[in-house]
Amino acid sequence: MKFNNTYHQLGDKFYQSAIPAKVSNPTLLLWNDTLAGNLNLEASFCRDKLALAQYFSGNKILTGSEPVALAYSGHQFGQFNPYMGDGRAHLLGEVCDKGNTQRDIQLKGSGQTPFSRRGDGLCAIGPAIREYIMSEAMYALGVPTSRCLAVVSTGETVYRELPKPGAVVTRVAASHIRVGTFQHFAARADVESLKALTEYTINRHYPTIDIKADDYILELIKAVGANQIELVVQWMRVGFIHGVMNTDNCAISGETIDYGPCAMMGVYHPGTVYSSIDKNGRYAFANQPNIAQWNMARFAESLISLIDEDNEKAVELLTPIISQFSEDFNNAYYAMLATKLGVHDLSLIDKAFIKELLDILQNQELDYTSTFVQLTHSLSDVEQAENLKISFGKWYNDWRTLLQDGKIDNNTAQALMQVNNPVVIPRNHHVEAILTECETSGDLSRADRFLQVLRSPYKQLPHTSEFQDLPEDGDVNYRTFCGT
Ligand SMILES: Nc1ncnc2c1ncn2[C@@H]1O[C@H](COP(=O)(O)OP(=O)(O)OP(=O)(O)O)[C@@H](O)[C@H]1O
Ligand SMILES: [Mg+2]
Repeated sequence: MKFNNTYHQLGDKFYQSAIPAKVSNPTLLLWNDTLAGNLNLEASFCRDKLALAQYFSGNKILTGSEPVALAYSGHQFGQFNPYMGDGRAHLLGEVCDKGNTQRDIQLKGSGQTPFSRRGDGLCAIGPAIREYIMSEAMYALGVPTSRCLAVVSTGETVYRELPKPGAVVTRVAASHIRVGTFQHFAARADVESLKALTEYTINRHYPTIDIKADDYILELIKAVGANQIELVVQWMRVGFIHGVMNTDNCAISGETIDYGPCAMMGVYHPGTVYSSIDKNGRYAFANQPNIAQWNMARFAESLISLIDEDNEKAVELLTPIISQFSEDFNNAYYAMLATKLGVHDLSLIDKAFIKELLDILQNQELDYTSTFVQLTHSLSDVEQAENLKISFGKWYNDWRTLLQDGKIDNNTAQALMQVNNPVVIPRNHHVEAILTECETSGDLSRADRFLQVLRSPYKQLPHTSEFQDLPEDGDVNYRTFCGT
């Protein structure tokens, strides 16, 4: 790996040097060969499992890496916490991938750092494998996301409610700059660092923005907002609930990061929430766009000092950008739902008509993913069409008429639906069963099988049916926990 360490150039207010903890018995559990290839890792290195376990547990440091823990702050469930930062993660540095993009390589669960506060700096096997499986699934689903290169068990015990085997997960991300990174410097009134961070972010993620233009900060806010819209629309296309959309878990690049208490919605209900700590449903399925907008407001706020010396004037310039978010989201969201119904152009279908289908799903307590798969099949399967006519009544006939009137033939509609409606998602009960199996027996064969299926989520492979069944209780009792 050839490390670039460009983040280090921002200076020591941005990070603390930190060496990953030594572990007693590192064993490679999962290795992402395709991603390794994309990061230009040598094949001979990738075959040496013992060496990989040493390097990706943090026991040995790769040549050229200067591990650091990054500084950031954040709003956690709406409350600002100025003292956060990587308390259990070490950024090894950046590596250039095949697409010529710099990717952060970061160990998570790799021991205490100066930001650990009272935390142990560790991660249990379950949450580490969850991060790997979920991010790989999301990547294959076509959702912007960080990915995982490796999971290494450490041989150490991690104490949660019960003692658990420990692990380190290696995350690969466009960067780990968060809304909370900007808030960190804004809260300290450190305008110089804020400016350096802004310029670094533009160079790295939004290079088409002209730093010399007067309105470059406003342009950055618009661009980050547009990426958040795309991100949350894609989450909602596949039924993903992030679970902890705190500003410190909101990546400026527009990728999904932090697969802590995330889950997939089964039965459609806008209020679906699985996280045990989200008592008020702040991060419920259909509240995600509101929160994304709220996070963008916090992002914009953190940049006020760079927009205008006159605060009021800066706020005046920012307000319309943030207000515009809801309308832009709404259009992108319904355009996405239209594609799930085989319609490529939102002008051919009413938003109210789409909403009617969601209401049917909610009232009849139907599974989100399988309903869209059934709709897709019904275009070429008469029996399926008859069944849906019975359950959806007039709405189904109106949909078929709408396709005809829009001159969208069944094959074209079906092809569009097939690439927007996954046949398989990482259903919560399967994820949990696999994590338990990995944790108790150390057997990863089923995790591998699951990953094989999840890597082709729009195709019915021979093993896909093993993972398509719905949870017996409709996930009503399902709860996720922060893996801390
Ligand atoms: N076991 C731990 N030891 C020390 N710090 C921790 C631990 N778990 C979480 N933290 C810190 O608490 C804060 C919130 O944690 P959160 O669960 O959002 O992040 P995370 O899952 O650790 O990491 P990331 O956001 O990078 O995926 C972060 O500052 C994180 O570093
Ligand atoms: Mg986090």
